[in-house]
Amino acid sequence: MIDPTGRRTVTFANPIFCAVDRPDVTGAASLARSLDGLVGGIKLGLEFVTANGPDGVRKVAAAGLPIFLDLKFHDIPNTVAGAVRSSMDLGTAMLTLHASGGPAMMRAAAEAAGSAEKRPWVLAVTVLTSLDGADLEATGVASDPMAQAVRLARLAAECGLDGAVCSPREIAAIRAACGPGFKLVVPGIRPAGTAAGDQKRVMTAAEALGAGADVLVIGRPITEAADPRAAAAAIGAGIGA
Ligand SMILES: O=c1ccn([C@@H]2O[C@H](COP(=O)(O)O)[C@@H](O)[C@H]2O)c(=O)[nH]1
Repeated sequence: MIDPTGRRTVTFANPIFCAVDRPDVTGAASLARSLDGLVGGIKLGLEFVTANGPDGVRKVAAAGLPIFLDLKFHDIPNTVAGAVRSSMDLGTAMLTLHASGGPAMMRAAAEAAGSAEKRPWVLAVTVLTSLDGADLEATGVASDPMAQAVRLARLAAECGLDGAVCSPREIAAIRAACGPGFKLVVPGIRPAGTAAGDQKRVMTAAEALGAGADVLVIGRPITEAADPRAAAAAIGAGIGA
């Protein structure tokens, strides 16, 4: 299905994508199978793909859930376009690159991924959820996380990307700047009263969904729970999923 902005509409069974950040393919595939019915998909990132490569991604995908390939490409346009082309074979639902790679890189990635009606969501990571204003300042960025995330999301939309990865705090502002069809995929989700760990800009799943997130990326609150299925079910129950 195509939405009014010309982007592919994907309806996931559940907005929660579990971030499976571990190096072993057997454990990752087993976790993916056990979460079927409780989450809408599985996010695989640098730790898993560096250890297991594309074959590892296919093995986890065999569990039947949509896959979000979160490799956050950041390089010159030609190299990122090649990485996007290489990832197309995997049939994933979403992939990421850093918006700070700039407009030429984002345009090259969008073009390499093919038509917006058919490709996976090509998403721009705005400001990592592990960063705060002091971190941005330390890297020479004068804007605060909110202003910088909105600026990068707007640039991503102008470059033809399908959406952005942002913290829950910026959802409303990016939605207002980029419109209803621009997909917002949101990590930095923590159940109330639980440890944020290395995340600095967090909210609960219900707050993020209420603010307008399309997809919630949740890792450790599920994967490090004594019973990951029960943890996923509890978070899902909190958002009516
Ligand atoms: O800004 C970002 C972009 C991506 N992530 C990824 O999301 C998950 C979050 O895991 P938790 O264990 O729930 O903190 C993780 O895989 C990150 O690589 C992000 O956190 N922030």
